[in-house]
Amino acid sequence: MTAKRAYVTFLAGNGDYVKGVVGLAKGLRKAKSAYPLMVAILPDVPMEHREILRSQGCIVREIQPVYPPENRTQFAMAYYVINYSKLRIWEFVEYEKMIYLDGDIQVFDNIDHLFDLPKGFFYAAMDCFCEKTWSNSPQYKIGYCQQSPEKQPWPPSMESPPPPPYFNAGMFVYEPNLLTYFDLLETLKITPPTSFAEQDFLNSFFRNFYKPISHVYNFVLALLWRHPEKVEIDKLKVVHYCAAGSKPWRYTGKEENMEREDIKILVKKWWEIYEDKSLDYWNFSIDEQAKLEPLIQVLDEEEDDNIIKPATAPSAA
Ligand SMILES: O=c1ccn([C@@H]2O[C@H](COP(=O)(O)OP(=O)(O)O)[C@@H](O)[C@H]2O)c(=O)[nH]1
Ligand SMILES: OC[C@H]1O[C@H](O[C@@H]2[C@@H](O)[C@H](O)[C@@H](O)[C@H](O)[C@@H]2O)[C@H](O)[C@@H](O)[C@H]1O
Ligand SMILES: [Mn+2]
Repeated sequence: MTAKRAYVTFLAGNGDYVKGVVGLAKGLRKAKSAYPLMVAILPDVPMEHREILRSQGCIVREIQPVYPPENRTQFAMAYYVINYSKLRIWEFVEYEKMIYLDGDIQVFDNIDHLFDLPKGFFYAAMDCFCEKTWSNSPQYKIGYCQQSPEKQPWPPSMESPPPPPYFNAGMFVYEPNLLTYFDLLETLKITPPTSFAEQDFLNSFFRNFYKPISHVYNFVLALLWRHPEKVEIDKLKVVHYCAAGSKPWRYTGKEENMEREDIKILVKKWWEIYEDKSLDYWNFSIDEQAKLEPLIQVLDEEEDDNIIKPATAPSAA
């Protein structure tokens, strides 16, 4: 039985993130991914949005919210509290391996090969600590970032060692598993929430299984201005529009760094896919069928006469 694989994203609320998910579905189609996109939705996603996603070929699966223990933590963004619901994707055990992608991510190149990474590990790209969203962290106060530790080494005088590699939770390759799922939920109950919510929690939970993969698989936009020496924009396979003001579907260009030419190019690339009607599921499948027609005819002509097509097979005796 071939192992089942799928991409999965998360959608909450009745706002405009649904546009991000439609763009992602079309981007995966354009990249000729062989696997479907599942959308794990909270109950507050309206029926109209669910229909839009189904019409774009998505598998829509309702999940129940997951809340962190009672806390007075100030999340880096207040809405991060809903992101703990992402933990539900570990219960999709009909799939052997899944790749999670935030709804504000676009896939510009085929990344299906990531499904073949060795089992038993958690793969994700490293985050960047240089944005002010990290201003409460010790690494930000020191000016240390794992992306370029040589720029500002971790001072030996610090009691604690430098933080271990820390991933951005907007994209990761993982294996759904019920034991892991229950362990996640039980561990969450005794884990005080911190500013990056489920991202911090997942980094802690998978710290012994995490294997960094290249940032081309989850390009956090801040690298453009924080670590430009590491960036080759035409090599990026997956772009994560997480910088403040960079969500393409609500881009105004007014926020800090948003007037940059490279940002404008990446936002335009997102819109080109989002507005490409040939990538809409109902058009794409017809076009694909049209392309397949001649091939099917050739196959028919070449077909070995001994093969009995099911349609003409003698009815079972
Ligand atoms: O109102 C919201 C906020 C977030 N999300 C989902 O939660 C993910 C994580 O939030 P976001 O990407 O905004 O966090 P960031 O990566 O910008 O920190 C989004 O990509 C969406 O998939 C959503 O569906 N509705
Ligand atoms: O709920 C916590 C979120 O934390 C992460 O976003 C952050 C992180 O990337 C920082 O490094 C950036 O500075 C910041 O802009 C950005 O929002 C994930 O992208 C998102 O999926 C989700 O896990
Ligand atoms: Mn995101």
